[in-house]
Amino acid sequence: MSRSNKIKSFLRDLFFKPLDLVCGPRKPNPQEDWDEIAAREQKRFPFDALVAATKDFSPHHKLGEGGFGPVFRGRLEDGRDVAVKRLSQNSNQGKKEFTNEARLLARVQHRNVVNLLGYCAHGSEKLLVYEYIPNESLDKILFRADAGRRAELDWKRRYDVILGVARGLLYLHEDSPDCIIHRDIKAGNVLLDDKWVPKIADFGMARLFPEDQGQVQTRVAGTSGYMAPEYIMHGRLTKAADVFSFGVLVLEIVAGRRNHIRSGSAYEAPNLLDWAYKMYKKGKTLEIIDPLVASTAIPEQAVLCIQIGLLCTQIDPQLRPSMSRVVLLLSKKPVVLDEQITRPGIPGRMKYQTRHRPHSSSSSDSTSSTTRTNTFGSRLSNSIASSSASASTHN
Ligand SMILES: Nc1ncnc2c1ncn2[C@@H]1O[C@H](COP(=O)(O)OP(=O)(O)OP(=O)(O)O)[C@@H](O)[C@H]1O
Repeated sequence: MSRSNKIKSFLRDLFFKPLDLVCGPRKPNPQEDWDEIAAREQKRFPFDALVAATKDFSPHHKLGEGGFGPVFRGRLEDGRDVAVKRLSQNSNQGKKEFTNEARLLARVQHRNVVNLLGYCAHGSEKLLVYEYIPNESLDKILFRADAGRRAELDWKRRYDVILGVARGLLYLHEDSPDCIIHRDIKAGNVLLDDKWVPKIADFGMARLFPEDQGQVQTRVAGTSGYMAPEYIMHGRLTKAADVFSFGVLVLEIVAGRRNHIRSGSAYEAPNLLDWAYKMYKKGKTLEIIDPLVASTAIPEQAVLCIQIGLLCTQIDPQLRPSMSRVVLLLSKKPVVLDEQITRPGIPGRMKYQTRHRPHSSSSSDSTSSTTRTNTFGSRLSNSIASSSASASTHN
């Protein structure tokens, strides 16, 4: 090893050691080149193989289009079905997030997290290759499909989806080689496989989280309706912000409706969290359940999920449970909930500039993206003022 490489290696050890002790053996270097990651992880795909797999990125193979650019379905020579994300050429913002996704997913492997098979860098082309997840995203089925398709997502499947996402998130927070905060947990970022197993996807905005720090101060990014109030107000990012988004997702899955705030429209749907909390306080918790699955729902499970959704969305981040507590609650039977449930936070809403979308997008999410300036509706401030009111747990 040359002298300068020795110095580099010494400095790397010196700076990354503390994080290694807590989170795992190595912290990826933010400056690391795309191709170096691919080579190190032995996950390089030849461009030609991806051209052949997607029939030259044929429009017939296009699955959709996100903030990075189009995603294509393909079949590799060895028979594996893949989804190929192709970074659009004209997005600077996208490039950073794309590399972020590649870097963070490189060593992540869990049944409930979408599996990154590899990368391809070819001239100015950058592509990510994932396992293909055939059953669409959760939001398409839950909010956009017809009643028949929505009912296919019966109670058992919904419960398993909630448990699966909880396990995936627990893995990211506690068990993955690097501690990761996803920052954009939402129904649109949960893909379902042919056995309805949920896979957390879209790591473009995810952040490494040094465990020895209580929080990370960061530029606010995420999706309206899912973002924790303290995060959107102060940019204070902790695992509790993911827990808040998870709680919103749980209530959406149980209720079969979006926690959607239509900013600026004459009609504002009642906020799902407020409504769920009110029903819970009135002892009418079961009325929250999506009528399409009410007949198949196991009442104790449904009540537990609603309680967990409300616990996770409490306005005080300190009162939200950790993902390990959530997984324990969901896995244990019968369960006794010791925690008191307090008033939910109003999920952040913000004015935003969408992440660069080169063509029209297939995503119907109301928001989904980064570079935004935040504004707070008076409802947010009011709710914080009245947040000290707490309620005792009951069914
Ligand atoms: N591994 C995969 N298997 C099957 N379909 C996928 C896979 N990854 C993405 N898709 C589909 O490709 C489309 C685009 O996904 P992508 O993650 O790029 O963007 P998005 O989540 O729709 O939007 P945004 O990037 O703004 O969050 C979506 O319809 C998604 O369901």
